[in-house]
Amino acid sequence: MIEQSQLKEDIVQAAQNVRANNPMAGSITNTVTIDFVANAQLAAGGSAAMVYLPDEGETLVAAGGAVYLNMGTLFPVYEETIPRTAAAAQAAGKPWVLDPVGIGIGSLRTKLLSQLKEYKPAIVRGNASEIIALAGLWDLSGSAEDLSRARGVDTTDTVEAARDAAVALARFTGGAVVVSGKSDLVTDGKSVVISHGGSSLMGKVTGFGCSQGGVLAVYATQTDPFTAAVAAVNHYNFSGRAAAAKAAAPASFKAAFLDSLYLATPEDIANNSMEIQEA
Ligand SMILES: Nc1ncnc2c1ncn2[C@@H]1O[C@H](COP(=O)(O)OP(=O)(O)OP(=O)(O)O)[C@@H](O)[C@H]1O
Ligand SMILES: Cc1ncsc1CCO
Ligand SMILES: [Mg+2]
Repeated sequence: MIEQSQLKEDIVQAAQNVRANNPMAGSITNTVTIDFVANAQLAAGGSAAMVYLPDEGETLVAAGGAVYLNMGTLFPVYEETIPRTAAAAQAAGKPWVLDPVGIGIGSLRTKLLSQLKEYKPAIVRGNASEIIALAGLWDLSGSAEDLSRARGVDTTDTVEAARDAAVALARFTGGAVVVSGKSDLVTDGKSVVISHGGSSLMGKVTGFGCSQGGVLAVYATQTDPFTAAVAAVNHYNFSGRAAAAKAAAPASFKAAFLDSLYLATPEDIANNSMEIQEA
């Protein structure tokens, strides 16, 4: 289990490096929230590029330090783009982040998510229902029936209910897993960090989860997957809380949140309230 003081030091370093290096993390992500993903990546200190086509996914892997794959709104071309991009990242030894949005909705989504098991994402990020469903689909915990629990893209489970699934996924990938919710859970299969903060208004605007995936990829260009995951999650929780002090309704909250992401210091991010537990 990692020491809190060590983890905080690593987070400060990662956040400083993101701001100093302006790292690029390309995305293949859904059309609902694509603008929010790119703007959150920029506000956090990174650089964004969004593509749809197979060869362009491969090009972004070569050009960037990490890549983000989000299954939110699938198009037929993704049948080629998504596995080719994940394979390119694995072959290049570059981290990639998976958000299995809407897992269980359709057959292409299930087929792609099944295929992606072999390319081992450095970070998996989802809400509790998505993490439980993915661990079931990959035969790591629960059962394949967990897939049919999907209702859409919003969670129907608590973060705590997804703890075993998250730990099992992290032990399988050797990377990190983030379960988002009221408090967020981050694990590398050895430690579990519970990060507090944020605001209930984050559930009233679509794309807070999707954009967190893009920011996770930005951090993953600069440090190991677990440090990257805790840093990005703390950055979100700090900024969500700061934004809620300035805005009380969804649209103004979203704008205040992007400002807070931009203004948060490495120390603000590292000092966000968190607990470390044994996995
Ligand atoms: N009630 C809440 N209190 C505090 N933070 C919250 C709350 N609900 C969501 N969040 C925060 O919002 C962010 C997104 O989490 P959420 O679980 O809503 O993702 P999601 O369902 O995948 O979102 P989307 O699919 O709309 O992108 C995380 O940073 C999480 O901590
Ligand atoms: C609402 C929605 N539908 C497909 S993707 C998406 C964004 C949040 O996951
Ligand atoms: Mg989501």
